[in-house]
Amino acid sequence: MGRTRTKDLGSTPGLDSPPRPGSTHATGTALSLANVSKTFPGVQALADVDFEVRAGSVHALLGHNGSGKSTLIKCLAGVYTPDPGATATVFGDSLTLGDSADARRRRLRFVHQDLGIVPELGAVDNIGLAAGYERGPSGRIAWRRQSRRSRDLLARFGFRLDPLMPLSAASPPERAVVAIVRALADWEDTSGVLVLDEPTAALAAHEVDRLFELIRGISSAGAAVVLVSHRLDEVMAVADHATVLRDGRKVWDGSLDDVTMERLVDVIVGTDEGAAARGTVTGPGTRKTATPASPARRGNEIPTLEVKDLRGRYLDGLDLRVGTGEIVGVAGLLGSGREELPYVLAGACGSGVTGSFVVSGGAGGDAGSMTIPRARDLGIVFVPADRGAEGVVDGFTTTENVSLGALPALRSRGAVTPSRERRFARKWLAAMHADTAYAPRPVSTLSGGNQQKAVLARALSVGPKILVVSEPTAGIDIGARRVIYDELRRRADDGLSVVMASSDIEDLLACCDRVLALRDGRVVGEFEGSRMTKPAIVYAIEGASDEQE
Ligand SMILES: Nc1ncnc2c1ncn2[C@@H]1O[C@H](COP(=O)(O)OP(=O)(O)OP(=O)(O)O)[C@@H](O)[C@H]1O
Repeated sequence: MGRTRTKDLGSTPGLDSPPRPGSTHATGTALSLANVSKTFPGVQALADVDFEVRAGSVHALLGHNGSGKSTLIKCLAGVYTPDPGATATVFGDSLTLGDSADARRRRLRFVHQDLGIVPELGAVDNIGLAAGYERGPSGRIAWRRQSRRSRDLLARFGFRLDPLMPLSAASPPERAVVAIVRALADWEDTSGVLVLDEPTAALAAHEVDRLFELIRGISSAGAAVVLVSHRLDEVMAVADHATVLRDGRKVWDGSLDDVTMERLVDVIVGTDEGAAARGTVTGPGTRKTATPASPARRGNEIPTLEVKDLRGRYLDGLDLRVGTGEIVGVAGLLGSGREELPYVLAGACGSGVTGSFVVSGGAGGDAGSMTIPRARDLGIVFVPADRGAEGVVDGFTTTENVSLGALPALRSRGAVTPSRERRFARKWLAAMHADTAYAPRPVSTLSGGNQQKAVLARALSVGPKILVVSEPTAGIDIGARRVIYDELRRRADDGLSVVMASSDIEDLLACCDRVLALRDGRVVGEFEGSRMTKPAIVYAIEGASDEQE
Protein backbone atom coordinates (compact mmCIF):
# COMPACT_ATOMS: atom_id res chain seq x y z
CA MET A 1 0.00 0.00 0.00
CA GLY A 2 2.98 2.23 0.59
CA ARG A 3 1.45 4.49 3.20
CA THR A 4 3.70 7.27 4.38
CA ARG A 5 3.63 7.49 8.15
CA THR A 6 3.15 10.75 9.89
CA LYS A 7 6.44 12.24 10.98
CA ASP A 8 7.00 14.84 13.64
CA LEU A 9 8.65 17.79 11.99
CA GLY A 10 9.40 19.44 15.30
CA SER A 11 7.88 22.72 14.18
CA THR A 12 4.55 23.76 12.90
CA PRO A 13 4.93 26.00 9.89
CA GLY A 14 2.13 28.48 9.48
CA LEU A 15 1.50 28.91 13.20
CA ASP A 16 2.63 32.12 14.78
CA SER A 17 3.69 30.60 18.07
CA PRO A 18 5.75 27.44 18.33
CA PRO A 19 3.87 24.18 18.76
CA ARG A 20 3.57 22.70 22.16
CA PRO A 21 4.49 19.07 21.95
CA GLY A 22 3.10 17.32 24.97
CA SER A 23 0.28 19.82 25.18
CA THR A 24 -2.40 18.70 27.65
CA HIS A 25 -4.72 18.46 24.68
CA ALA A 26 -2.51 16.16 22.68
CA THR A 27 -4.70 13.12 23.32
CA GLY A 28 -8.42 12.52 23.54
CA THR A 29 -11.24 13.82 21.42
CA ALA A 30 -10.66 17.04 19.52
CA LEU A 31 -14.03 17.26 17.82
CA SER A 32 -17.25 15.42 18.40
CA LEU A 33 -20.47 15.86 16.43
CA ALA A 34 -23.63 13.89 17.14
CA ASN A 35 -26.98 13.55 15.35
CA VAL A 36 -26.27 16.08 12.65
CA SER A 37 -29.02 16.28 10.03
CA LYS A 38 -29.54 19.01 7.45
CA THR A 39 -32.55 19.35 5.23
CA PHE A 40 -32.70 21.72 2.27
CA PRO A 41 -35.99 22.13 0.39
CA GLY A 42 -36.44 18.76 -1.27
CA VAL A 43 -32.98 17.45 -0.26
CA GLN A 44 -31.88 15.64 2.88
CA ALA A 45 -28.19 16.50 2.67
CA LEU A 46 -27.27 14.92 6.03
CA ALA A 47 -29.11 12.30 8.08
CA ASP A 48 -28.11 11.69 11.69
CA VAL A 49 -24.37 11.87 11.20
CA ASP A 50 -21.96 11.30 14.09
CA PHE A 51 -18.38 12.39 13.54
CA GLU A 52 -15.50 12.12 15.99
CA VAL A 53 -11.93 13.29 15.47
CA ARG A 54 -9.06 12.58 17.82
CA ALA A 55 -6.51 15.17 18.88
CA GLY A 56 -3.20 14.77 17.10
CA SER A 57 -4.78 13.02 14.13
CA VAL A 58 -5.40 13.75 10.47
CA HIS A 59 -8.93 12.60 9.78
CA ALA A 60 -10.22 12.29 6.23
CA LEU A 61 -13.85 12.95 5.43
CA LEU A 62 -14.70 11.00 2.29
CA GLY A 63 -17.65 10.40 0.01
CA HIS A 64 -18.73 10.76 -3.59
CA ASN A 65 -20.04 14.00 -5.11
CA GLY A 66 -23.12 15.19 -3.25
CA SER A 67 -22.66 12.78 -0.31
CA GLY A 68 -22.81 15.63 2.21
CA LYS A 69 -19.17 16.38 3.09
CA SER A 70 -19.30 20.13 2.44
CA THR A 71 -22.67 20.43 4.16
CA LEU A 72 -21.22 18.80 7.29
CA ILE A 73 -18.24 21.16 7.19
CA LYS A 74 -20.51 24.16 6.66
CA CYS A 75 -22.64 23.16 9.67
CA LEU A 76 -19.44 23.04 11.69
CA ALA A 77 -18.30 26.41 10.39
CA GLY A 78 -21.63 28.06 11.14
CA VAL A 79 -22.50 28.67 7.50
CA TYR A 80 -25.54 26.37 7.87
CA THR A 81 -27.59 25.66 10.96
CA PRO A 82 -28.30 21.93 11.15
CA ASP A 83 -31.76 20.56 11.87
CA PRO A 84 -32.64 20.57 15.62
CA GLY A 85 -31.10 17.83 17.74
CA ALA A 86 -27.45 18.10 16.70
CA THR A 87 -24.73 18.58 19.32
CA ALA A 88 -20.99 19.30 19.13
CA THR A 89 -17.93 19.71 21.31
CA VAL A 90 -14.39 20.94 20.58
CA PHE A 91 -11.73 19.73 23.00
CA GLY A 92 -14.52 19.09 25.50
CA ASP A 93 -16.12 22.54 25.22
CA SER A 94 -19.63 22.74 23.84
CA LEU A 95 -19.89 24.29 20.37
CA THR A 96 -23.01 25.98 19.06
CA LEU A 97 -23.47 24.60 15.55
CA GLY A 98 -24.58 27.25 13.08
CA ASP A 99 -22.75 30.01 14.95
CA SER A 100 -19.66 31.05 13.01
CA ALA A 101 -18.37 33.30 15.81
CA ASP A 102 -18.50 30.40 18.25
CA ALA A 103 -16.69 28.17 15.74
CA ARG A 104 -13.90 30.72 15.57
CA ARG A 105 -13.80 31.13 19.34
CA ARG A 106 -13.44 27.36 19.72
CA ARG A 107 -10.41 27.47 17.40
CA LEU A 108 -12.00 25.85 14.40
CA ARG A 109 -10.35 27.08 11.20
CA PHE A 110 -11.57 26.38 7.69
CA VAL A 111 -10.35 26.46 4.14
CA HIS A 112 -13.43 25.87 2.00
CA GLN A 113 -13.48 24.63 -1.59
CA ASP A 114 -14.32 28.13 -2.85
CA LEU A 115 -11.45 29.52 -0.69
CA GLY A 116 -13.44 32.60 0.39
CA ILE A 117 -10.67 35.01 -0.51
CA VAL A 118 -11.24 38.60 -1.67
CA PRO A 119 -9.80 38.58 -5.20
CA GLU A 120 -9.54 42.37 -5.45
CA LEU A 121 -7.13 42.40 -2.48
CA GLY A 122 -3.61 41.07 -2.08
CA ALA A 123 -2.37 38.40 0.35
CA VAL A 124 -1.52 41.14 2.84
CA ASP A 125 -5.18 42.19 3.20
CA ASN A 126 -6.63 38.74 2.82
CA ILE A 127 -4.51 37.60 5.75
CA GLY A 128 -5.03 40.83 7.69
CA LEU A 129 -8.82 40.76 7.35
CA ALA A 130 -9.01 37.23 8.76
CA ALA A 131 -6.27 37.25 11.35
CA GLY A 132 -5.99 40.93 12.26
CA TYR A 133 -3.52 43.60 11.16
CA GLU A 134 -0.18 44.52 12.70
CA ARG A 135 -0.71 47.90 14.37
CA GLY A 136 1.55 50.66 15.62
CA PRO A 137 1.27 52.41 19.04
CA SER A 138 -1.40 54.80 17.71
CA GLY A 139 -3.52 51.88 16.54
CA ARG A 140 -2.86 52.55 12.86
CA ILE A 141 -2.04 49.63 10.63
CA ALA A 142 1.72 49.07 10.38
CA TRP A 143 1.74 48.23 6.69
CA ARG A 144 5.38 47.43 6.42
CA ARG A 145 5.25 45.00 9.32
CA GLN A 146 1.99 43.55 8.04
CA SER A 147 3.53 43.04 4.64
CA ARG A 148 6.63 41.38 6.12
CA ARG A 149 4.46 39.11 8.26
CA SER A 150 2.41 38.04 5.24
CA ARG A 151 5.58 37.35 3.28
CA ASP A 152 7.01 35.31 6.20
CA LEU A 153 3.83 33.27 6.59
CA LEU A 154 3.84 32.48 2.88
CA ALA A 155 7.55 31.65 3.01
CA ARG A 156 6.92 29.05 5.72
CA PHE A 157 4.89 27.26 3.09
CA GLY A 158 7.93 27.56 0.81
CA PHE A 159 6.10 30.14 -1.19
CA ARG A 160 7.07 33.49 -2.60
CA LEU A 161 4.33 35.85 -3.72
CA ASP A 162 4.11 39.62 -3.87
CA PRO A 163 1.76 40.17 -0.89
CA LEU A 164 0.35 43.32 -2.48
CA MET A 165 -0.60 41.73 -5.82
CA PRO A 166 -4.40 41.40 -6.07
CA LEU A 167 -5.28 37.73 -5.87
CA SER A 168 -7.38 38.08 -9.03
CA ALA A 169 -4.01 38.17 -10.83
CA ALA A 170 -2.71 35.11 -8.95
CA SER A 171 -3.00 31.55 -10.21
CA PRO A 172 -5.46 29.10 -8.59
CA PRO A 173 -2.68 27.38 -6.59
CA GLU A 174 -1.41 30.74 -5.37
CA ARG A 175 -4.90 31.60 -4.18
CA ALA A 176 -5.23 28.23 -2.44
CA VAL A 177 -1.98 28.73 -0.58
CA VAL A 178 -3.02 32.21 0.60
CA ALA A 179 -6.30 30.75 1.88
CA ILE A 180 -4.48 28.06 3.87
CA VAL A 181 -1.91 30.46 5.27
CA ARG A 182 -4.67 32.89 6.21
CA ALA A 183 -6.59 30.20 8.09
CA LEU A 184 -3.56 29.46 10.26
CA ALA A 185 -2.22 32.96 10.71
CA ASP A 186 -3.81 33.76 14.09
CA TRP A 187 -3.84 30.26 15.50
CA GLU A 188 -1.82 30.60 18.65
CA ASP A 189 -3.03 27.55 20.51
CA THR A 190 -2.74 24.08 19.10
CA SER A 191 -5.92 22.86 20.78
CA GLY A 192 -7.84 23.58 17.62
CA VAL A 193 -9.15 21.90 14.52
CA LEU A 194 -8.12 22.84 11.00
CA VAL A 195 -10.59 21.78 8.31
CA LEU A 196 -9.35 21.63 4.74
CA ASP A 197 -11.98 21.04 2.04
CA GLU A 198 -10.21 19.73 -1.11
CA PRO A 199 -7.04 21.70 -0.41
CA THR A 200 -4.90 20.01 -3.04
CA ALA A 201 -7.30 20.43 -5.96
CA ALA A 202 -5.07 22.91 -7.76
CA LEU A 203 -1.66 21.97 -6.33
CA ALA A 204 1.13 20.11 -8.06
CA ALA A 205 2.92 17.14 -6.45
CA HIS A 206 5.68 19.30 -5.00
CA GLU A 207 3.18 21.78 -3.51
CA VAL A 208 1.08 18.93 -2.14
CA ASP A 209 4.16 17.59 -0.32
CA ARG A 210 4.67 20.95 1.36
CA LEU A 211 1.03 21.05 2.36
CA PHE A 212 1.33 17.56 3.85
CA GLU A 213 4.38 18.60 5.85
CA LEU A 214 2.32 21.48 7.17
CA ILE A 215 -0.59 19.18 8.02
CA ARG A 216 1.66 16.68 9.80
CA GLY A 217 3.33 19.46 11.74
CA ILE A 218 -0.04 20.74 12.93
CA SER A 219 -1.39 17.35 13.99
CA SER A 220 1.80 16.24 15.70
CA ALA A 221 1.65 19.41 17.79
CA GLY A 222 -1.65 18.18 19.23
CA ALA A 223 -4.24 19.80 17.00
CA ALA A 224 -6.57 17.90 14.70
CA VAL A 225 -6.84 18.23 10.95
CA VAL A 226 -9.95 17.26 9.03
CA LEU A 227 -9.21 16.70 5.38
CA VAL A 228 -11.90 16.47 2.70
CA SER A 229 -10.43 14.97 -0.45
CA HIS A 230 -11.26 12.83 -3.46
CA ARG A 231 -7.62 11.89 -3.97
CA LEU A 232 -7.40 8.63 -2.13
CA ASP A 233 -3.69 8.13 -2.65
CA GLU A 234 -3.11 11.44 -0.86
CA VAL A 235 -5.56 10.49 1.87
CA MET A 236 -3.73 7.20 2.44
CA ALA A 237 -0.42 9.10 2.58
CA VAL A 238 -1.35 11.76 5.11
CA ALA A 239 -4.45 10.74 7.07
CA ASP A 240 -4.69 8.17 9.85
CA HIS A 241 -8.46 7.94 10.26
CA ALA A 242 -11.42 8.37 7.93
CA THR A 243 -15.17 8.72 7.92
CA VAL A 244 -17.13 7.93 4.78
CA LEU A 245 -20.48 9.52 3.95
CA ARG A 246 -22.85 8.17 1.33
CA ASP A 247 -26.10 9.96 0.46
CA GLY A 248 -25.90 12.02 3.62
CA ARG A 249 -25.31 9.08 5.99
CA LYS A 250 -22.20 7.82 7.71
CA VAL A 251 -21.40 4.42 6.24
CA TRP A 252 -17.89 3.78 7.58
CA ASP A 253 -15.54 5.08 10.21
CA GLY A 254 -12.16 3.77 11.28
CA SER A 255 -8.40 3.67 11.16
CA LEU A 256 -6.79 3.75 7.73
CA ASP A 257 -4.27 1.23 9.01
CA ASP A 258 -7.06 -1.33 8.98
CA VAL A 259 -8.31 -0.79 5.46
CA THR A 260 -6.99 -1.13 1.92
CA MET A 261 -7.55 1.48 -0.75
CA GLU A 262 -9.70 -1.04 -2.66
CA ARG A 263 -11.97 -1.54 0.32
CA LEU A 264 -12.23 2.22 0.79
CA VAL A 265 -13.35 2.65 -2.81
CA ASP A 266 -16.01 -0.01 -2.30
CA VAL A 267 -17.29 1.78 0.77
CA ILE A 268 -17.34 5.18 -0.91
CA VAL A 269 -19.15 4.23 -4.09
CA GLY A 270 -21.17 1.29 -2.74
CA THR A 271 -19.97 -2.26 -3.22
CA ASP A 272 -21.70 -2.90 -6.56
CA GLU A 273 -20.07 -0.02 -8.36
CA GLY A 274 -16.81 -0.28 -6.44
CA ALA A 275 -15.09 -2.76 -8.68
CA ALA A 276 -15.71 -0.62 -11.76
CA ALA A 277 -14.50 2.57 -10.15
CA ARG A 278 -11.46 0.93 -8.60
CA GLY A 279 -9.74 1.01 -11.94
CA THR A 280 -9.26 4.74 -11.42
CA VAL A 281 -7.28 4.53 -8.22
CA THR A 282 -4.41 2.15 -8.72
CA GLY A 283 -1.10 2.97 -7.15
CA PRO A 284 1.34 5.63 -8.28
CA GLY A 285 3.15 5.11 -11.51
CA THR A 286 0.56 2.93 -13.18
CA ARG A 287 -2.11 3.74 -15.72
CA LYS A 288 -5.53 3.76 -14.13
CA THR A 289 -7.55 2.99 -17.22
CA ALA A 290 -6.60 1.23 -20.40
CA THR A 291 -6.59 3.95 -23.04
CA PRO A 292 -4.11 2.78 -25.63
CA ALA A 293 -2.97 5.53 -27.92
CA SER A 294 -3.73 4.72 -31.53
CA PRO A 295 -0.89 5.20 -34.01
CA ALA A 296 -3.05 7.85 -35.69
CA ARG A 297 -2.71 9.95 -32.60
CA ARG A 298 1.03 10.41 -32.58
CA GLY A 299 0.74 14.04 -33.56
CA ASN A 300 2.90 13.41 -36.61
CA GLU A 301 0.11 14.00 -39.09
CA ILE A 302 -1.05 17.56 -39.78
CA PRO A 303 -1.68 18.88 -36.26
CA THR A 304 -5.01 20.37 -35.26
CA LEU A 305 -3.15 22.95 -33.25
CA GLU A 306 0.43 24.06 -33.39
CA VAL A 307 1.89 26.86 -31.30
CA LYS A 308 5.45 28.07 -31.43
CA ASP A 309 7.64 30.11 -29.15
CA LEU A 310 4.88 31.09 -26.75
CA ARG A 311 5.93 33.64 -24.19
CA GLY A 312 3.89 35.25 -21.44
CA ARG A 313 4.04 35.76 -17.67
CA TYR A 314 5.49 32.29 -17.10
CA LEU A 315 5.75 30.81 -20.60
CA ASP A 316 9.19 31.23 -22.07
CA GLY A 317 9.45 29.82 -25.56
CA LEU A 318 7.00 26.93 -25.41
CA ASP A 319 6.24 24.84 -28.51
CA LEU A 320 3.22 22.56 -28.70
CA ARG A 321 1.65 20.31 -31.35
CA VAL A 322 -1.65 18.56 -30.84
CA GLY A 323 -2.77 16.01 -33.41
CA THR A 324 -6.33 15.33 -34.45
CA GLY A 325 -7.94 13.07 -31.86
CA GLU A 326 -4.94 13.36 -29.59
CA ILE A 327 -5.10 14.06 -25.85
CA VAL A 328 -1.98 15.90 -24.79
CA GLY A 329 -1.33 16.30 -21.09
CA VAL A 330 0.54 19.21 -19.57
CA ALA A 331 2.31 18.68 -16.25
CA GLY A 332 4.33 21.22 -14.31
CA LEU A 333 4.79 22.89 -10.97
CA LEU A 334 3.36 26.20 -9.96
CA GLY A 335 4.96 28.89 -12.13
CA SER A 336 6.07 26.42 -14.80
CA GLY A 337 3.53 27.75 -17.28
CA ARG A 338 1.11 24.87 -16.67
CA GLU A 339 -1.58 27.19 -15.34
CA GLU A 340 -0.94 29.93 -17.90
CA LEU A 341 -0.89 27.83 -21.08
CA PRO A 342 -4.65 27.03 -21.13
CA TYR A 343 -5.51 30.72 -20.77
CA VAL A 344 -3.17 31.65 -23.62
CA LEU A 345 -4.61 28.95 -25.92
CA ALA A 346 -8.13 30.11 -25.10
CA GLY A 347 -7.35 33.77 -25.80
CA ALA A 348 -8.07 34.67 -22.18
CA CYS A 349 -4.69 36.12 -21.28
CA GLY A 350 -4.92 39.65 -22.61
CA SER A 351 -1.78 41.47 -23.59
CA GLY A 352 1.81 40.48 -22.97
CA VAL A 353 1.69 37.19 -24.91
CA THR A 354 3.85 36.54 -27.96
CA GLY A 355 4.32 33.57 -30.26
CA SER A 356 2.48 32.08 -33.18
CA PHE A 357 -0.30 29.57 -33.62
CA VAL A 358 -1.85 27.62 -36.47
CA VAL A 359 -5.11 25.72 -36.30
CA SER A 360 -5.81 23.03 -38.90
CA GLY A 361 -7.38 24.53 -41.96
CA GLY A 362 -4.73 27.21 -42.07
CA ALA A 363 -6.12 29.82 -39.67
CA GLY A 364 -3.42 31.23 -37.51
CA GLY A 365 -1.46 34.25 -36.53
CA ASP A 366 0.11 36.01 -33.64
CA ALA A 367 -0.73 34.35 -30.30
CA GLY A 368 -0.96 37.79 -28.72
CA SER A 369 -3.92 38.60 -30.95
CA MET A 370 -5.92 35.57 -29.78
CA THR A 371 -9.12 36.61 -28.02
CA ILE A 372 -11.89 34.52 -26.49
CA PRO A 373 -14.30 35.11 -29.44
CA ARG A 374 -11.53 34.31 -31.93
CA ALA A 375 -10.67 31.11 -30.10
CA ARG A 376 -14.35 30.17 -30.03
CA ASP A 377 -14.62 30.78 -33.80
CA LEU A 378 -11.63 28.48 -34.26
CA GLY A 379 -13.41 25.78 -32.27
CA ILE A 380 -11.29 26.13 -29.12
CA VAL A 381 -13.28 25.71 -25.90
CA PHE A 382 -11.78 26.24 -22.46
CA VAL A 383 -12.66 24.73 -19.07
CA PRO A 384 -10.83 26.77 -16.42
CA ALA A 385 -9.45 25.36 -13.18
CA ASP A 386 -11.25 27.78 -10.90
CA ARG A 387 -14.77 26.44 -11.23
CA GLY A 388 -16.32 28.82 -8.67
CA ALA A 389 -14.88 32.06 -10.03
CA GLU A 390 -14.64 31.28 -13.74
CA GLY A 391 -16.59 28.12 -14.52
CA VAL A 392 -20.18 28.51 -13.37
CA VAL A 393 -22.57 31.46 -13.50
CA ASP A 394 -23.77 31.54 -9.91
CA GLY A 395 -27.16 33.16 -10.40
CA PHE A 396 -28.21 30.70 -13.14
CA THR A 397 -29.84 27.32 -12.90
CA THR A 398 -27.89 24.19 -13.83
CA THR A 399 -29.82 24.00 -17.10
CA GLU A 400 -28.87 27.58 -17.97
CA ASN A 401 -25.25 26.89 -17.11
CA VAL A 402 -25.12 23.85 -19.37
CA SER A 403 -26.98 25.42 -22.31
CA LEU A 404 -25.10 28.71 -22.19
CA GLY A 405 -22.65 27.90 -24.96
CA ALA A 406 -25.26 26.37 -27.26
CA LEU A 407 -27.92 29.10 -27.12
CA PRO A 408 -27.54 30.11 -30.78
CA ALA A 409 -28.09 26.49 -31.84
CA LEU A 410 -31.05 26.09 -29.49
CA ARG A 411 -32.82 29.16 -30.83
CA SER A 412 -35.75 28.70 -33.08
CA ARG A 413 -37.61 31.67 -34.59
CA GLY A 414 -35.46 34.02 -32.53
CA ALA A 415 -36.20 32.48 -29.13
CA VAL A 416 -34.94 29.59 -27.05
CA THR A 417 -37.73 27.15 -26.26
CA PRO A 418 -37.50 26.25 -22.55
CA SER A 419 -38.47 22.61 -23.13
CA ARG A 420 -35.77 22.23 -25.78
CA GLU A 421 -33.21 23.87 -23.50
CA ARG A 422 -34.20 21.51 -20.65
CA ARG A 423 -33.90 18.43 -22.87
CA PHE A 424 -30.52 19.60 -24.09
CA ALA A 425 -29.20 20.19 -20.56
CA ARG A 426 -30.54 16.84 -19.29
CA LYS A 427 -28.88 15.00 -22.16
CA TRP A 428 -25.50 16.55 -21.44
CA LEU A 429 -25.75 16.17 -17.67
CA ALA A 430 -26.57 12.50 -18.20
CA ALA A 431 -23.52 12.16 -20.45
CA MET A 432 -21.41 13.36 -17.52
CA HIS A 433 -23.23 11.01 -15.12
CA ALA A 434 -24.65 13.94 -13.17
CA ASP A 435 -28.12 13.49 -11.72
CA THR A 436 -30.54 15.13 -14.19
CA ALA A 437 -32.79 16.08 -11.26
CA TYR A 438 -30.25 18.85 -10.66
CA ALA A 439 -31.20 20.56 -13.92
CA PRO A 440 -33.78 23.05 -12.60
CA ARG A 441 -31.84 23.84 -9.41
CA PRO A 442 -29.65 26.93 -9.01
CA VAL A 443 -26.13 25.78 -9.84
CA SER A 444 -24.90 27.34 -6.58
CA THR A 445 -26.84 24.67 -4.63
CA LEU A 446 -25.00 21.80 -6.34
CA SER A 447 -22.04 20.14 -4.69
CA GLY A 448 -18.64 21.20 -6.07
CA GLY A 449 -18.17 18.01 -8.05
CA ASN A 450 -21.57 18.26 -9.66
CA GLN A 451 -20.86 21.88 -10.63
CA GLN A 452 -17.70 20.67 -12.34
CA LYS A 453 -19.68 18.06 -14.26
CA ALA A 454 -22.05 20.82 -15.44
CA VAL A 455 -19.10 22.95 -16.64
CA LEU A 456 -17.65 20.01 -18.57
CA ALA A 457 -21.07 19.22 -20.01
CA ARG A 458 -21.34 22.78 -21.32
CA ALA A 459 -17.88 22.64 -22.89
CA LEU A 460 -18.47 19.35 -24.69
CA SER A 461 -22.01 20.26 -25.75
CA VAL A 462 -20.84 22.91 -28.20
CA GLY A 463 -18.89 20.33 -30.21
CA PRO A 464 -15.43 21.87 -29.92
CA LYS A 465 -12.57 21.03 -32.27
CA ILE A 466 -10.02 21.61 -29.52
CA LEU A 467 -10.84 21.30 -25.82
CA VAL A 468 -8.45 23.05 -23.47
CA VAL A 469 -9.09 21.91 -19.94
CA SER A 470 -7.37 22.78 -16.71
CA GLU A 471 -7.75 20.56 -13.62
CA PRO A 472 -10.63 18.57 -15.14
CA THR A 473 -11.22 16.37 -12.12
CA ALA A 474 -10.83 18.91 -9.32
CA GLY A 475 -13.39 17.89 -6.71
CA ILE A 476 -14.66 15.00 -8.84
CA ASP A 477 -15.33 11.70 -7.12
CA ILE A 478 -13.63 8.51 -8.16
CA GLY A 479 -16.61 7.10 -10.04
CA ALA A 480 -17.17 10.29 -12.04
CA ARG A 481 -13.47 10.57 -12.88
CA ARG A 482 -13.75 7.40 -14.88
CA VAL A 483 -16.77 8.85 -16.70
CA ILE A 484 -14.81 11.97 -17.63
CA TYR A 485 -11.78 10.02 -18.83
CA ASP A 486 -13.98 7.73 -20.92
CA GLU A 487 -16.03 10.61 -22.33
CA LEU A 488 -12.90 12.52 -23.36
CA ARG A 489 -11.43 9.39 -24.93
CA ARG A 490 -14.66 8.70 -26.83
CA ARG A 491 -14.68 12.24 -28.19
CA ALA A 492 -10.99 12.06 -29.06
CA ASP A 493 -11.75 8.90 -31.03
CA ASP A 494 -14.28 11.05 -32.92
CA GLY A 495 -11.58 13.62 -33.70
CA LEU A 496 -11.60 16.00 -30.73
CA SER A 497 -8.15 17.28 -29.81
CA VAL A 498 -7.57 17.88 -26.12
CA VAL A 499 -4.98 19.82 -24.16
CA MET A 500 -5.29 18.77 -20.53
CA ALA A 501 -3.31 20.69 -17.92
CA SER A 502 -3.43 19.02 -14.53
CA SER A 503 -1.57 19.08 -11.25
CA ASP A 504 -2.85 15.52 -10.76
CA ILE A 505 -0.46 13.30 -12.68
CA GLU A 506 -2.83 10.38 -12.24
CA ASP A 507 -5.31 12.32 -14.41
CA LEU A 508 -2.73 12.64 -17.14
CA LEU A 509 -1.67 9.00 -16.98
CA ALA A 510 -5.25 7.84 -17.12
CA CYS A 511 -6.33 9.89 -20.06
CA CYS A 512 -3.51 11.20 -22.22
CA ASP A 513 -1.72 9.87 -25.29
CA ARG A 514 1.28 12.02 -24.57
CA VAL A 515 2.36 14.14 -21.61
CA LEU A 516 4.55 17.23 -21.79
CA ALA A 517 6.52 18.19 -18.71
CA LEU A 518 6.94 21.94 -18.29
CA ARG A 519 9.61 23.74 -16.35
CA ASP A 520 10.46 27.43 -16.43
CA GLY A 521 7.93 28.04 -19.18
CA ARG A 522 9.23 25.40 -21.62
CA VAL A 523 8.74 21.78 -22.44
CA VAL A 524 11.56 19.84 -20.75
CA GLY A 525 10.30 16.33 -21.32
CA GLU A 526 7.83 14.49 -23.49
CA PHE A 527 6.43 11.11 -22.48
CA GLU A 528 4.34 8.49 -24.19
CA GLY A 529 3.85 4.74 -24.17
CA SER A 530 5.83 2.87 -21.55
CA ARG A 531 7.90 5.98 -20.75
CA MET A 532 4.79 7.79 -19.55
CA THR A 533 5.05 7.01 -15.83
CA LYS A 534 4.51 9.06 -12.74
CA PRO A 535 8.14 8.98 -11.53
CA ALA A 536 9.43 10.01 -14.96
CA ILE A 537 7.06 12.97 -15.18
CA VAL A 538 7.65 14.04 -11.58
CA TYR A 539 11.44 13.94 -12.07
CA ALA A 540 11.13 16.04 -15.21
CA ILE A 541 8.89 18.75 -13.76
CA GLU A 542 10.93 18.96 -10.57
CA GLY A 543 14.18 19.27 -12.45
CA ALA A 544 15.92 15.92 -11.83
CA SER A 545 17.39 15.96 -15.31
CA ASP A 546 18.85 12.43 -15.31
CA GLU A 547 15.37 10.94 -15.31
CA GLN A 548 13.60 13.24 -17.66
CA GLU A 549 14.63 11.93 -21.03
N1 LIG B 1 -27.65 25.45 -0.35
C1 LIG B 1 -28.16 24.30 -0.79
N2 LIG B 1 -29.43 24.21 -1.22
C2 LIG B 1 -29.96 23.05 -1.65
N3 LIG B 1 -29.27 21.89 -1.71
C3 LIG B 1 -27.98 21.91 -1.31
C4 LIG B 1 -27.37 23.10 -0.84
N4 LIG B 1 -26.09 22.81 -0.51
C5 LIG B 1 -25.91 21.49 -0.78
N5 LIG B 1 -27.07 20.95 -1.25
C6 LIG B 1 -27.28 19.55 -1.63
O1 LIG B 1 -26.91 18.71 -0.55
C7 LIG B 1 -26.28 17.52 -1.05
C8 LIG B 1 -24.91 17.36 -0.42
O2 LIG B 1 -24.05 18.36 -1.01
P1 LIG B 1 -22.57 18.63 -0.52
O3 LIG B 1 -22.10 19.89 -1.17
O4 LIG B 1 -22.53 18.58 0.97
O5 LIG B 1 -21.83 17.35 -1.13
P2 LIG B 1 -20.27 16.99 -1.13
O6 LIG B 1 -20.15 15.63 -0.51
O7 LIG B 1 -19.50 18.09 -0.50
O8 LIG B 1 -19.99 16.89 -2.70
P3 LIG B 1 -18.67 17.28 -3.57
O9 LIG B 1 -17.67 16.22 -3.32
O10 LIG B 1 -19.18 17.23 -4.98
O11 LIG B 1 -18.26 18.65 -3.15
C9 LIG B 1 -26.26 17.64 -2.57
O12 LIG B 1 -27.39 16.98 -3.08
C10 LIG B 1 -26.37 19.14 -2.79
O13 LIG B 1 -26.94 19.41 -4.06
